[in-house]
Amino acid sequence: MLSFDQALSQLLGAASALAEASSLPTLAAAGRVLAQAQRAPIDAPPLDNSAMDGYAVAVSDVCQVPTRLSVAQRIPAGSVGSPLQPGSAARIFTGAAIPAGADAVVMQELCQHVAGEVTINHLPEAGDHIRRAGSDIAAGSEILAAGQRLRPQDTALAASVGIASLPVVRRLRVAVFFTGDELRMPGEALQEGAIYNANRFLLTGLLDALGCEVRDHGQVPDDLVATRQALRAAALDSDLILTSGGVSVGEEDHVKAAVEAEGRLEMWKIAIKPGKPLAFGQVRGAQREVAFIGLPGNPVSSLVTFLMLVRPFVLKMQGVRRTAPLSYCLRADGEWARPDARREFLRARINAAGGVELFANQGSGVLTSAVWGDGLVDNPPQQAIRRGDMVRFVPFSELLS
Ligand SMILES: Nc1nc2c(c(=O)[nH]1)N[C@H]1C(S)=C(S)[C@@H](COP(=O)(O)OP(=O)(O)OC[C@H]3O[C@@H](n4cnc5c(N)ncnc54)[C@H](O)[C@@H]3O)O[C@H]1N2
Ligand code: MOO
Repeated sequence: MLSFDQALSQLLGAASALAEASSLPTLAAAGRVLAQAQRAPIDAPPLDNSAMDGYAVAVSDVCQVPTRLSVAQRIPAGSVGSPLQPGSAARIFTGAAIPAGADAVVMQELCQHVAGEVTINHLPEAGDHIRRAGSDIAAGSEILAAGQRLRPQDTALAASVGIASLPVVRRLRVAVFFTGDELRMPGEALQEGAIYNANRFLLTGLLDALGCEVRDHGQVPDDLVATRQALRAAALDSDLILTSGGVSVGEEDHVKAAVEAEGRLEMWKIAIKPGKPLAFGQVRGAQREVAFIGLPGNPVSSLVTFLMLVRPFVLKMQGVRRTAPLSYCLRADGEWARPDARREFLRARINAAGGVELFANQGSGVLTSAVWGDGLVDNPPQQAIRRGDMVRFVPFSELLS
């Protein structure tokens, strides 16, 4: 058996980042992977500006309280005032540029403004309520690194320094299909022995959440010719082919034989639970070989192997540099008395006290465990969990982005 780390490093070793990038309007770039680092062309904020609605003053004019100053100008955000004359104040609003000669802003709650004069009831210190030019970003500094998936705050940062378009990596094209004569779509009648194709919803949704272009080839019958045809069709315009089912030791499935006939295949047994069997290979496409990953059919095994192994593979192909998910060390508020010899990924939930509770039925077909849970406890082989032990928790929210 391969360890989880061995399987992951083999997968990552085989994942080469897509080279193609294009330019997108910054407004449309969230969710995409940045192809080149970005530097700020200007300071942010671009000018010293007020953090409050109030009065811009020279501290040297306010040596005692109260002090009365004439209000010589009014500076709303978006306009630039004139230099402050000694003995005067400027009415100023949040975000407006600080006039030359002023070195503090007194918030209006600490002032009284009557007929062209303001009484300052607070002794300001130089710099009060002034946001300095460049205090967030200095012109020329790197603001976004290559290989990061752009979140709304990232595109907002680029926009804040005037970057109108961003170079992004092309989306990964992933073809999926699902083998099994027993698979039906919701809406179809379910004869005895048939099941609904839950994994079609699972895998297309997971790939979509990672920003992939999904080519959904649907169900493929349990037949070698049909499976080979499906593989050839999938390889035509995809970077990765992903399937579920048919990777254990049974004889009914044709995925293994079909991939071997259309390319190369390695069958892995990974020391994790769920998700022990996994197929990894290549299928010959028109111009190049296309990666193939076959996930186990049990829906929770599919989910776990996708999140822990396929996700990093997909991210790396999409040019993402940090593929490991963040995880947290949290207190167990429950027990796991019969640990497995394999490393387990247990469906778990965070309770109101911040502790981790495990779903009672951890069967690999029990999809309700994944719906109930907020994430996975990554439990080492043979390690029993007692109440109060610290466990490693990986939230689904971290794995789905
Ligand atoms: N003798 C052995 N049997 C099994 C072993 C083993 O080592 N020796 N491993 C078990 C483990 S662990 C897993 S995981 C499964 C993997 O099975 P397969 O990948 O071959 O998948 P199938 O046999 O096709 O199906 C398994 C299970 O999942 C359901 N399924 C399949 N496709 C879908 C779908 N699209 N949507 C919803 N559910 C699906 C299917 O009905 C089966 O119940 O093998 C064990 N067996
Ligand atoms: O690996 Mo299987 O996923 O234990 O059920």
